[in-house]
Amino acid sequence: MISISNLVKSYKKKIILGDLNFKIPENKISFLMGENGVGKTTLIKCLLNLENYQGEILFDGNQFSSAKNDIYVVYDDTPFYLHLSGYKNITLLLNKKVTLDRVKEVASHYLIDDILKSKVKGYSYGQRKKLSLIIATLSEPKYLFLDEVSNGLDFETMEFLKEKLQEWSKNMTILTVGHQFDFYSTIIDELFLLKDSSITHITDYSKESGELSGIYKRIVK
Ligand SMILES: Nc1ncnc2c1ncn2[C@@H]1O[C@H](COP(=O)(O)OP(=O)(O)OP(=O)(O)O)[C@@H](O)[C@H]1O
Repeated sequence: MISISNLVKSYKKKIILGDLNFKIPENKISFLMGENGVGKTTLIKCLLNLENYQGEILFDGNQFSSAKNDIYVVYDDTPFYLHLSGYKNITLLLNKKVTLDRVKEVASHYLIDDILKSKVKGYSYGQRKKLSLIIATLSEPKYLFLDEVSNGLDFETMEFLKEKLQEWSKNMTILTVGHQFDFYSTIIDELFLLKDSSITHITDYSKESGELSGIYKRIVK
């Protein structure tokens, strides 16, 4: 569980996150929705200790410094070593040792060998997203943050990823943020909504198609 207490984050004098108090439950898929610019990525950056903030964020009772090796994030546009191959990036960015057979087994679900042998600078947006997902899979983190993960993925990969996320969430605490409600609606366990620098935990929703967009229209708009 990730416990967020009295979290306040401002840019210059503008409060983006105002005294947030909530818990991201253990071994579940939590989805955070909200309008463009409301502060979803800012919250992820605070969780990753990439921003200064007031308040406290604890990972199963531990500070970020103790938990950091258990965290992996898939950004909308994850930074890579562009002049190196996909395989080399996997080796450099993975925080643990895995066998080449394991790398190839995981990678084969996302990208073909020829692509992985070529320089990342030639990858499409979706191929870079897939590379990040390969590293996420191999990392097996305890806490996984996904920022707009479905953007740019082809249909087959989205379906594969939905299955994987549900499988991983048996022993992984997952926070997703994004706008493609169709992708998230059937797989999420918990729903949070960020609006006017406050967070609401929405407990009474169903996984029916259209429910997330209905809630969004009702509460956000
Ligand atoms: N480094 C920064 N300096 C100043 N303002 C910033 C900075 N980063 C983000 N902001 C502002 O903070 C607000 C929240 O941005 P954030 O990227 O967290 O929104 P978001 O909810 O993730 O949006 P989107 O759905 O468009 O990705 C925006 O108004 C943005 O302009």
